[in-house]
Amino acid sequence: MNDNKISIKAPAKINLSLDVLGKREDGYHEVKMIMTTVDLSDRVELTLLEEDRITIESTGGFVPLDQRNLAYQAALLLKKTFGVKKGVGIHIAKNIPVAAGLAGGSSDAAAALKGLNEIWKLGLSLDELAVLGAKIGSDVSFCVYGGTAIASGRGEHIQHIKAPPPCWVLLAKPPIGVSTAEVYRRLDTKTIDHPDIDAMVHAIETNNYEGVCGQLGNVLETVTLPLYPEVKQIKDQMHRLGADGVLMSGSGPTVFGLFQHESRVNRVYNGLRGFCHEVYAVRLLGEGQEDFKY
Ligand SMILES: C[C@@](CO)(OP(=O)(O)O)[C@H](O)COP(=O)(O)OP(=O)(O)OC[C@H]1O[C@@H](n2ccc(N)nc2=O)[C@H](O)[C@@H]1O
Ligand SMILES: Nc1ncnc2c1ncn2[C@@H]1O[C@H](COP(=O)(O)OP(=O)(O)O)[C@@H](O)[C@H]1O
Repeated sequence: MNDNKISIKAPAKINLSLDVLGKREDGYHEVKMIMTTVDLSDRVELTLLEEDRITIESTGGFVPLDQRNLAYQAALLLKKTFGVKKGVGIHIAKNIPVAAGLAGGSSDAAAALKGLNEIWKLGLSLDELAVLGAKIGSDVSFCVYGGTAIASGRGEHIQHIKAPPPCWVLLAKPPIGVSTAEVYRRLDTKTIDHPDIDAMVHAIETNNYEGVCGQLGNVLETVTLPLYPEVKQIKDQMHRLGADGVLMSGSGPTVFGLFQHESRVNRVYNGLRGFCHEVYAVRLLGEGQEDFKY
C-alpha cells in the first residue's frame, strides 16, 4: 500500500429482520433489526491531498457529488472533530444501487471513515469510528463493522452475532427509489405484527438455515408494498420461482431471496431477468471484515 492512497471495500447490507418498537421524541423510530453484509460492494478510493480540501467523484449516476454525499460528510466530520488540515480526493466506484434499502451510501461513509483514519493517521478504533458514524446516519455504525449484528436504538447500537448459515442471496431492485424518511413517516406502529427477533437470532446461532428462512420479517413492508405494487410482484415472483425465503430489505424497494443451491439461484436469476432489470446473485459475507482493504 502507498501511504497516500487507500482503497476500501464498502459492502451492501440486508435486513433479515426489521422491527419498529415505536416513535421517539427526537422524530426517529426505535428499531430492532438483524443486519448482515452481502458480497455486492462499492469501492471507495481515497487519495491524500496536502491542501485543505475534499473532492468527490463517482462512477455511478444518481449519487450526489457534493456535501450531500455521505462519504464527503464522513471526511468533513473527521476534519472538524480532529482539526485535520490535510485534504482528500474521494473516488467511489459505485456498484450498489442507490436508494434501494441496501445502505450503499452508509457503507461508503463507513469506508471513508476507515480509510481516512489510516491516511490521516488518526489512530481511532472501530468502536470510535462507529460512534462517529452514527452522526452521519443510523446505518453507518453497522457498516463500520460489517458482519452480522443486532442493531437497536435508531440503528446505532450494535451487538455482534454469529454469521448466518452460508447461502446465496438474490437481490432484485425495481426501477424506483424509495425515501426512507417517507416510509418511516407513513408507518402505523400500533397495528403492525412484530417479527420474532429472538427466534431469528436462535436460528442463526444454531446454524438452522430453514429457521432463518422461516423467521424473515420486516414491518416496513406494510408501508412500501401497498405504495409500490411492483415490489410485491417481485416478492411473489421470487416465491413462485422457488426461493427458500423472500423479504424486502430495509425501506425497500430491493427484494432479496435466500437459496442454498447454486443451480436454483441461477434458474431464478434467469427467470427474474425478464421481469426486473436489476438483479444480482451474491453470497452472504456473514463475518465482519477483518481485512476491509481492497
Ligand atoms: C430502514 C433502514 C434499515 O436498515 O435502512 P435503509 O432502507 O435506509 O437502507 C434504516 O433504518 C435507515 O437508516 P438510514 O438510511 O441510515 O437513515 P437516516 O439517514 O439516519 O434517517 C433517514 C430518515 O429516516 C427516518 N428514520 C431513520 C432511522 C430510524 N431508526 N428512524 C427513523 O425514523 C428519519 O425520518 C430520518 O430522517
Ligand atoms: N455515497 C452515496 N451513495 C449513494 N447514495 C448516496 C451517497 N451519498 C448520499 N447519498 C444519498 O443517500 C440517499 C440514500 O441512498 P442509499 O444509501 O443508497 O440508500 P438506502 O438508504 O435506501 O440504503 C440517496 O437519496 C442518495 O442521494
